Amino acid sequence: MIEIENVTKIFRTKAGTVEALKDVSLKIEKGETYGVIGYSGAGKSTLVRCINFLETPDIGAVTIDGTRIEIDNEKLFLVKDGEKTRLSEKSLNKLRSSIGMIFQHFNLLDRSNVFDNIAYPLKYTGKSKKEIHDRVFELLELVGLESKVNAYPCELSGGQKQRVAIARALANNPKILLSDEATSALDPDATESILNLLKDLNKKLGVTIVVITHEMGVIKSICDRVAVMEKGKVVEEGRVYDIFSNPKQPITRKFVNSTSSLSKVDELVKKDSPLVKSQAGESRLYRLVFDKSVNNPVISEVSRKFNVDFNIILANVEAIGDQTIGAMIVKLSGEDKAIDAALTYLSATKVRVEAV
Ligand SMILES: Nc1ncnc2c1ncn2[C@@H]1O[C@H](COP(=O)(O)OP(=O)(O)OP(=O)(O)O)[C@@H](O)[C@H]1O
Repeated sequence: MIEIENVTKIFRTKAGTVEALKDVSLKIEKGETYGVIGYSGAGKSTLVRCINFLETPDIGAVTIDGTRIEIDNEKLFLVKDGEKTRLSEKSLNKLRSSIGMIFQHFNLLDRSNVFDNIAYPLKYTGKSKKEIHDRVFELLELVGLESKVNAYPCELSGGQKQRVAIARALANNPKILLSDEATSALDPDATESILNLLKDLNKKLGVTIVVITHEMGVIKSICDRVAVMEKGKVVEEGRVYDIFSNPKQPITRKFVNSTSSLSKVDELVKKDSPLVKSQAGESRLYRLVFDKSVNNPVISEVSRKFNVDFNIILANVEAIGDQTIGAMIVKLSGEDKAIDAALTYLSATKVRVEAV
């Protein structure tokens, strides 16, 4: 559905140049919800804005639903049947209208009411007044906001404003919806309801959604796959479950830990808490991770088999879709040899064992 190939984007300012995207490539399948996560300045917004050409890459190629655009020196070329021609403004506008976008601060027209905000992108499509009216009400129903049709943005909550923005973004039936930190300005309840709405729309309309966020909770809640960005590059990419169960890059581990109570262990170690100190006969701290490949009750099994006890310091279970990942920080007590044998056995039963 969306393919980004070797895209580089350099911003040139008086203060110098910033390489916001460095040879980025990724592929987003039709109908999936794809997350892009990274800290501030990683290049997330620039990447997503290159999908609808709000930013023009310096070089690379972007394919949207079969339409391939190659970019050379910030000039856009349409590639069709092996032929390369300059992309016309008309074709660019058509391409853009197949992509909706929502933003952190909603970008609504403050002086227009809800109806007019949603009707705005329908104005220049040649639709009659009646068709526009019907479409706006269809969209209001879709986002659950019929009762606010005459309200002005200042009379709406943040969550309601984002619903209006979503309705407006979907007005022309786009195949792709880009969401740039759409829940970052919302409280936890509104965040949950907007994420649920996006999940519903993805299912109901089959719209492909690209979500930019710096919160792993958002990724966990609605995304099928995720790309982790750092300093203009995609450093890790994959299915959300796999990224959670086995993050490879340090930055990905940091993001994964941010949604887990297990990250508290670093604080406890720093504070030299008695909770994390080992007494005589106790092992050091270990992190045990149980993913979907572990089905049996291994802890009690290992405890019995090797005559060791588990002291659980912290534990966490993540639910991702209909699968779970459990993790705990433990100290084992028993004879040294028995502890070693227990840890080896755990690793052999596909529990990930990491010394903290
Ligand atoms: N129009 C611009 N002119 C100059 N530099 C820019 C411009 N837009 C972005 N940048 C720079 O490009 C880099 C990537 O910015 P980008 O906004 O894509 O990051 P981000 O990951 O979305 O961060 P944030 O979450 O803070 O928006 C940053 O160093 C930023 O300062």
